[in-house]
Amino acid sequence: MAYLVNSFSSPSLNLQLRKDVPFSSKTTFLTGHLPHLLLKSVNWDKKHSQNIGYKLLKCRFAKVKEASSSDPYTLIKEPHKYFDQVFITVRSGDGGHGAVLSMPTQKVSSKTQGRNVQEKKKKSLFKRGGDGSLILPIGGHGGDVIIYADEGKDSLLEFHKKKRYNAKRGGNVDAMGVLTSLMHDGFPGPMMRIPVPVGTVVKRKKGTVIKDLAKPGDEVLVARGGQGGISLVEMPEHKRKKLMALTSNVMRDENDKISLVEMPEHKRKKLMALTSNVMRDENDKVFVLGQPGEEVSLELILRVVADVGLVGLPNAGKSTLLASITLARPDIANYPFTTLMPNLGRLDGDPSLGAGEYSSEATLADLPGLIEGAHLGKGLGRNFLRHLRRTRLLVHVVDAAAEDPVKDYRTVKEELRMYNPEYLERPYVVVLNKIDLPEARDRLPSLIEEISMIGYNEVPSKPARAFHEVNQPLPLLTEGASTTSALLEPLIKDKKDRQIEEYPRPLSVVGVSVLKGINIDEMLMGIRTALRKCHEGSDKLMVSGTSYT
Ligand SMILES: Nc1nc2c(ncn2[C@@H]2O[C@H](COP(=O)(O)OP(=O)(O)OP(=O)(O)O)[C@@H](O)[C@H]2O)c(=O)[nH]1
Repeated sequence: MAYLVNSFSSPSLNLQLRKDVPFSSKTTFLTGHLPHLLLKSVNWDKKHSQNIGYKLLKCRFAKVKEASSSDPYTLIKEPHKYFDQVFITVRSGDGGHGAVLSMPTQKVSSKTQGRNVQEKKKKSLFKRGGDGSLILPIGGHGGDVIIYADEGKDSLLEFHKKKRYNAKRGGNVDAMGVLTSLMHDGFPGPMMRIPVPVGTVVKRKKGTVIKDLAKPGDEVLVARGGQGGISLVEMPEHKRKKLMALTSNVMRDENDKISLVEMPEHKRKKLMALTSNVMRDENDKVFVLGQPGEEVSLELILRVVADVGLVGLPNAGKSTLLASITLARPDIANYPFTTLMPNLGRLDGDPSLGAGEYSSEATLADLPGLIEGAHLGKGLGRNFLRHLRRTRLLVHVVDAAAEDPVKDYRTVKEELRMYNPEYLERPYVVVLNKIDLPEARDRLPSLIEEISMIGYNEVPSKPARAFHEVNQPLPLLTEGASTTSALLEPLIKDKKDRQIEEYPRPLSVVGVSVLKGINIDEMLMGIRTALRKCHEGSDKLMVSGTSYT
């Protein structure tokens, strides 16, 4: 596949593309490599393509608007990033219609007369309720719309293609004309069930949360189907008047002074029941029509449900790490933002812990790389930062072969702090990756030492650095600040005002090469130890195994 980019600096780009390359693959390439550019418009230059065997693609790119105000906290809107958030519209089904029926005794056209004789015979077979009233058929209930959490789904991408979901309407009372006992209700519209990934939050558009579908099988009714219409009995004017007059004169109880006509109980009941279904005027027909279904605009937001969140700059090796310790097979490539969706992997329990011991099974989420300004929406950041919300443990993956790994580590911490300072209070371990490369291997001891020192030492627990690289006790935050009050000072300060140093240190720091399989066991031990620690303190931190904040 050949891409010749003539100009990258001008706002209009010319891309020469081989004819046999489908266009969609290019858009992927563009979003993957140039996340800060948006494809504005595309024109195929047919004239050129005839001669050179290439298609000349003229693309106009527009730089994503930087925050228009000088306020650095203004969010930058980059629409192509909303893979994990989507707006959809659902509509429940309308109710089916009832019918206007006539009693069999009524005179009907000669065509139906023969049939009517039989109906007359069946008169006594009319469906009746306990009080003797006629049971008339009703229209079918419109289909409800339900959204449910399905373990088989892992993204909201399909909702970007299909944004409208209509449930079927209820069936009409499939009958006209004369009332018979054979008539039945309209069929109910089938319920529409929409599967979404576990961890999807269903909200009203720009409104309140309807339900957080955090567990498999969780479901919520988002639009109720319309009621089916009722059926009415139609009668000729003179008969109706007679009936109404009769019923108004029927004796109702002992004290009814104005009663004129005396009737046996069963006859009176029958008569009263009948009149309630008798059509009185044109407006009665309104009840015959089924009720319309509801139309609702919804926002679906996917929040990954994982025990462990892998964070780090693009290219640090998060996806490779996930693939090395779980069965997940995320895309791995040597360019930033290979990961556009959070990938999930399952870490098996450690058999050495024994059956009765804490199980170290956990779900790991590889989150797309953070960059500086991610909390404002730069890169792929802001949307993905919220995926950390449900994790219990963070694993910082740092490329130890990068130019300045400590700066990279600080950048990620700073982004987390700016987005939600509580993320820095969450237990975490640091994985210094790529130690198979000489530049990483040589500086590993000093890197471990330096990173271990960033942050304050949790009180009263000892620093939990489980790995062989870290043999010495962690120094205190400030030299000489050995009193408890000095240690507690960061906890007293407002979270927003605290610096990275004023949040807890890592539980462990380990050097690994996830690609070459160096020190993987030590890393796993550190993650499991940290998970166990989270588990021990989970009574106050975790609710039902998923929620942290
Ligand atoms: N030498 C070496 N290369 C590694 C190691 N781990 C990962 N890589 C390479 O680093 C590159 C990036 O790896 P990824 O796993 O895609 O990095 P990522 O952090 O998931 O990147 P994003 O998806 O952009 O967030 C790939 O070319 C990997 O092969 C390692 O231990 N040693």
